[in-house]
Amino acid sequence: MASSELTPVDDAINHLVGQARPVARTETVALVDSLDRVLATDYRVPEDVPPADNSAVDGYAVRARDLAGETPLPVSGRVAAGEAPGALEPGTAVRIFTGSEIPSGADSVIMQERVSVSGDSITVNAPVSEGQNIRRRGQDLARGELALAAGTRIRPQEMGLLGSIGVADVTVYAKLKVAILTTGDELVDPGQPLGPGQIYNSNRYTMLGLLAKAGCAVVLCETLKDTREATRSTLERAAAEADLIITSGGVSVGEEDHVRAVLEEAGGLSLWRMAMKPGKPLAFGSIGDTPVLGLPGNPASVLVTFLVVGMPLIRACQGRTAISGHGEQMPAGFSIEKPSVRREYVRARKGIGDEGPVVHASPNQSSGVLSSACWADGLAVVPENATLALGDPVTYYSFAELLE
Ligand SMILES: Nc1nc2c(c(=O)[nH]1)N[C@H]1C(S)=C(S)[C@@H](COP(=O)(O)OP(=O)(O)OC[C@H]3O[C@@H](n4cnc5c(N)ncnc54)[C@H](O)[C@@H]3O)O[C@H]1N2
Ligand code: MOO
Repeated sequence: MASSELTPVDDAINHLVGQARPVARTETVALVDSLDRVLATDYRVPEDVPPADNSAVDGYAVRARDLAGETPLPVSGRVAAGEAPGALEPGTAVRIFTGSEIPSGADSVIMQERVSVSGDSITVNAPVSEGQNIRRRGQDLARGELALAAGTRIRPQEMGLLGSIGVADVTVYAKLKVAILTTGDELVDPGQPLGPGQIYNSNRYTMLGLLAKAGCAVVLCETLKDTREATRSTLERAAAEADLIITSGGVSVGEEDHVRAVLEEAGGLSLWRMAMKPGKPLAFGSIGDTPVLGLPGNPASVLVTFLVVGMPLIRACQGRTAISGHGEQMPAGFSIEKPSVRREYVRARKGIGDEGPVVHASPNQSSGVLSSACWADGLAVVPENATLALGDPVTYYSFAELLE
């Protein structure tokens, strides 16, 4: 696949995901620590949820057919939530609360607002239909069914669902170990003075932030010297420690661009150059068994290629089954007059125009400009070989969705 042709973005993503091997290590974590981890096993439902029919409201449990006339019903008992109920005596009502188990013999619950209380009796002021206000046993999850499948990333609602089936310890994939290597002799760490020809290393921090959000463990974070030997030896060291190596810079055509060259020499370059803007020179390969994703060095290219191409690879390596989002269709609040063979990912922001929601483009789409990504809340996609007029539909992906 590493030809001089530009690989279409979707083909590149499919290639990377196809090469990915899910992390083989698993571990058990307490439910409380399971947020954002990935389930390594299926979870089935051991008992119905809820385990018994229970009341949806505060009120009175009755037998619907006892309410044919307007006769008051005596209140014969009371069930608080958490108590085991007795049986309902026919011709009576039982005081009941939201979440209380339904006494056997009762088939309906009347909200207390629909009832007049007089002494120890109630008169019902509204029609009652059998089954009303009863939440059925197993209505959320039925015993034996699949609650959550292996490969699911645990969001707050999945944490709650695991809790609802009584799971206290969760089997998850180990965090993906990632090495970050930035390249370039011009790079200086923030906090140091800048000398002539130098710039601050920003990509390292963009990548650290992205990997933290993606739930990865960064096991190595270094800046490479611009030599073939330093690049090779550091890549080899990183390959021994990490499940995935992500580099920035050094993948273009200059003689100082060593990352792609080392991958090629090692026989592991399987993709180079995509029909994507920004991000054309992206490289992918491996050192030994460890995949290496070589992002272009321009700061906005790092962010965009990581989100669009890197995240599907990371999800697959994390053992996740949901690999890509769908975005949403929105009217463009910008136009593109000159078609490009590269699919363009425009730094964009949702807004409200005269006709409703619209997606605006940042005025400066240079791949060296990161401030436009801070202005943006997502990316809008201009397809290959296409122009775009104001109001045309574009697919918009929020940064939140791209990082899910
Ligand atoms: N003759 C050609 N030149 C270039 C081409 C091309 O096709 N032919 N492609 C251009 C495109 S598009 C991109 S993108 C860049 C990618 O080049 P590299 O990935 O080799 O990246 P570098 O040259 O190392 O750096 C590019 C740019 O980014 C700055 N940079 C790099 N690392 C960092 C960092 N950690 N923090 C902040 N800034 C960083 C670096 O100083 C450069 O300005 O190639 C074009 N050239
Ligand atoms: O492909 Mo480069 O990332 O356009 O600037």
